[in-house]
Amino acid sequence: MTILEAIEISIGYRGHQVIENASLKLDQGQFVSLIGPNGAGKTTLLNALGGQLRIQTGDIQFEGKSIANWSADRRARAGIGRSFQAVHLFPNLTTEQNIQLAVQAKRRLRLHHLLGKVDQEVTAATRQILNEIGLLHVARVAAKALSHGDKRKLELAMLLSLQPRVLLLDEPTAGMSMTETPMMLKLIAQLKATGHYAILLVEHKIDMVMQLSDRIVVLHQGHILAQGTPSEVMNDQEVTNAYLGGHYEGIT
Ligand SMILES: Nc1ncnc2c1ncn2[C@@H]1O[C@H](COP(=O)(O)OP(=O)(O)OP(=O)(O)O)[C@@H](O)[C@H]1O
Repeated sequence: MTILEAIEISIGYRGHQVIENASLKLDQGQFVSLIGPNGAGKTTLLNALGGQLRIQTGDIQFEGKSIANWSADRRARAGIGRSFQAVHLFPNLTTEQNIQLAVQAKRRLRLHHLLGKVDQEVTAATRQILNEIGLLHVARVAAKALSHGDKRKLELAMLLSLQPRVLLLDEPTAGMSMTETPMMLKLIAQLKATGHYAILLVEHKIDMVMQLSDRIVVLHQGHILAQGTPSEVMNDQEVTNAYLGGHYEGIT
């Protein structure tokens, strides 16, 4: 079942067209990667899905309903979680407090009538997320003192606190060291394995894309050049000619 869909969308910045007539679908529990060279429009497309940018033409549907006019906040509340390349955290709060805030934000919306019980629930939910994401050992450390890899894990933890159904992940391994990257890859593989999330990943690390994806969408100069299973995309002549230079290892 399709959960999130972009239908022939076009997006531009002050008259400069960046995405033209792009369509893509994300099914419940599916893992789709969006790849393409620098400047192809991947982040722009993610912003359009997350509500950070308005589309000019076309439609965006969540569970079959148009959400093109919904704010980013409303989309997040409905279950579309968006991560960013830049890390968005409260630097002086601890790892645990950052997660608590995200959990509280979600609970207040849903459980405002059970305020007396929220504290305990928030604590329990926060501990569970700390454990799941592998951040228990740094629970009491201020976010600003975390390693870059742990900051990105914390960002993901905060996203999960909002109990999303769709995860839009923008280069989760960007800026990570050689030792941190496999940890993030493992974490994302675990999220996929739960089957709870439809995941759209923007990522330059092609081995990671090949390993995780059910489908790959290739964006080239604002157009969708190809989409299909990893092997279909890698054997697509147009992709090979226009983007891959004959070898998928050529993607950077
Ligand atoms: N805020 C903006 N104002 C004007 N132009 C922008 C803005 N953001 C992006 N662009 C332009 O839109 C095009 C697509 O950029 P975008 O960041 O979506 O590409 P990308 O595929 O995500 O690239 P990268 O892999 O480098 O992150 C580029 O030509 C970029 O210069």
